[in-house]
Amino acid sequence: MPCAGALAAQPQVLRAAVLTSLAGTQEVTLPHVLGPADFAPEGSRVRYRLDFELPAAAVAAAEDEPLGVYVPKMSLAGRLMLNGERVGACDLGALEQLRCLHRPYLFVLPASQWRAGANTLEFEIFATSRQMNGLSSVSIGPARLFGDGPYGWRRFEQVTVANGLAWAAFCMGGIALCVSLALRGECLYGWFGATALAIALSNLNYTLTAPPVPPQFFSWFVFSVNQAMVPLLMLTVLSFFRRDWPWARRGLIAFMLLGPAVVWLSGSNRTVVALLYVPFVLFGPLLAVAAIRWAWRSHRKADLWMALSFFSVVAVSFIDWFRLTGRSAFEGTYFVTYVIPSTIVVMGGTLASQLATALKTARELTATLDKRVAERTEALTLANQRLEELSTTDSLTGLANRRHFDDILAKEWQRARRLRHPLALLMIDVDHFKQFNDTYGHLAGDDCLRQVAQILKQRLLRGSDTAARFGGEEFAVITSMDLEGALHIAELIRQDVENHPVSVDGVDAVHVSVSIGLSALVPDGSRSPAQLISLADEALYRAKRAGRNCVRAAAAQCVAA
Ligand SMILES: Nc1nc2c(ncn2[C@@H]2O[C@H](COP(=O)(O)OP(=O)(O)OP(=O)(O)O)[C@@H](O)[C@H]2O)c(=O)[nH]1
Repeated sequence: MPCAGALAAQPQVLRAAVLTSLAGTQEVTLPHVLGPADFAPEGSRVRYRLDFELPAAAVAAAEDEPLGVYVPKMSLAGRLMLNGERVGACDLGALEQLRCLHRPYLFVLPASQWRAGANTLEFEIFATSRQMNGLSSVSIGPARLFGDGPYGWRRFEQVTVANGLAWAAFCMGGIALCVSLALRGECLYGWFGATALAIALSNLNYTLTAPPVPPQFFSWFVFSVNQAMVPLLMLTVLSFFRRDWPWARRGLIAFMLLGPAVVWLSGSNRTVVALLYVPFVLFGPLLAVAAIRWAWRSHRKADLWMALSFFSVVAVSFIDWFRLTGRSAFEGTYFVTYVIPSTIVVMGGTLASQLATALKTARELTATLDKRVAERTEALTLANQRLEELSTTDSLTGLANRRHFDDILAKEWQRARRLRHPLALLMIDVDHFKQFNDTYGHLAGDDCLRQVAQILKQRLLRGSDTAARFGGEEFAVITSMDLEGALHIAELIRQDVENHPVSVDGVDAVHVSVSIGLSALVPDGSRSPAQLISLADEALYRAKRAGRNCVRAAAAQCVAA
């Protein structure tokens, strides 16, 4: 029998109990797991009685430092009585509606409830075939010792850490499903999101002592979610490695849908649920090895993370299987509980980094494309400008070509008509050009035309004047002047040509002359641009007839010679 001091330093561990069940009354050793004969399959109550002695000094000390009952794990639903008085339960409510969770319990009882000498603890348990039933070892001692020690640690590990990981999986699942929706049903993120949410939901098994739905339905839900999680995880892995095998996809989806039906029909029977995992026990290792092979071949870091994550889930499932059997399975901590959500976090990180890389690459590509488009647009604009120039310019002289001349004349005609301004047209023809060609050759002739064009450009400095090559050795000038102004400018042009001998082969200076015929009028509805041309043409003819190297107006006499 422990003394008060010993109890203060070292809690008393109770391992002997008397079990009263459907199978009768018997002495058992804790931790103890009930057999199928101990309870009705649909559920019935069993009772563990633990007798122990407490020194009077320990009870007296409990006034200052309350004693507690620490239970690492109770069964499906449990209620605790001390010396015939009810002192605790997993939760409030009818025992049949409650669940004791896979987590530790600490019942702190006031000194008045303990007795010096003989005490009796009774655990009443509602056992069903849905879950493993029994009672772990029970410890009595100062509540503070448990809080600082085994209870505190187990609570941190089984509640805080497990919940934290489940929340992380929940968040990642939510984000992944949003990404999948945003990417219009992208399978990989869809499967991963569903897996992560299934893992997070299965954690309700550890957090809900009084489910809002009937226990049978809740058990079915938890088993189904767990059942769905495995094929979902496999679909995620296959999709990540782009192994889109229709037969595998269809098989896994069918299994995912049939599993819950089988669980429901079996009444969430543990054996049936365990059997449903058999195909995965066979195919899980195969897929894990294949994933490692694919990752090895691809040399991609993300592939390796994904393969190792899945491999670790499979490996830890097997380790747990061998590690925890019988009573240890009831009381022990499953590694897989921590490894699966941790794996989801790693997989989520891998997918997120892959997404970030894809985004970065897309941005770089867009920037490159934008740059290329800008360069091409600039080149295209230049090419269009060049084309525009080519289509409006005479290639030999650089003056406006005939087509452009026609357009400008039409526009200027309309403008002058609107403003009631005069419009003048000069037709300029190089004299005896045939002779020039015959004497100096056609190339020199071209050069001569270029030099006459240059003289025209230099003389016509006003932006509104247009000089064009009308055809052959004939030039035309459109200017918004009256007859007097046009005669003046025509005479200046004639003199310019006369006074600037044309160089032939860069040396010879050959005198050439031009004859100019001009017409000027204020456009109105009774006349047309064609009439302006024919009047100027007629004047040019007259200039030629007058001996060339002179200017003639359509309705006036030759003014210069
Ligand atoms: N080199 C060159 N010659 C041209 C070009 N266009 C037309 N010609 C020549 O210009 C000459 C024009 O001759 P004609 O129409 O007889 O007139 P012209 O010899 O100048 O005589 P008048 O106009 O009466 O003074 C022809 O020999 C054409 O071949 C050209 O682009 N380059």
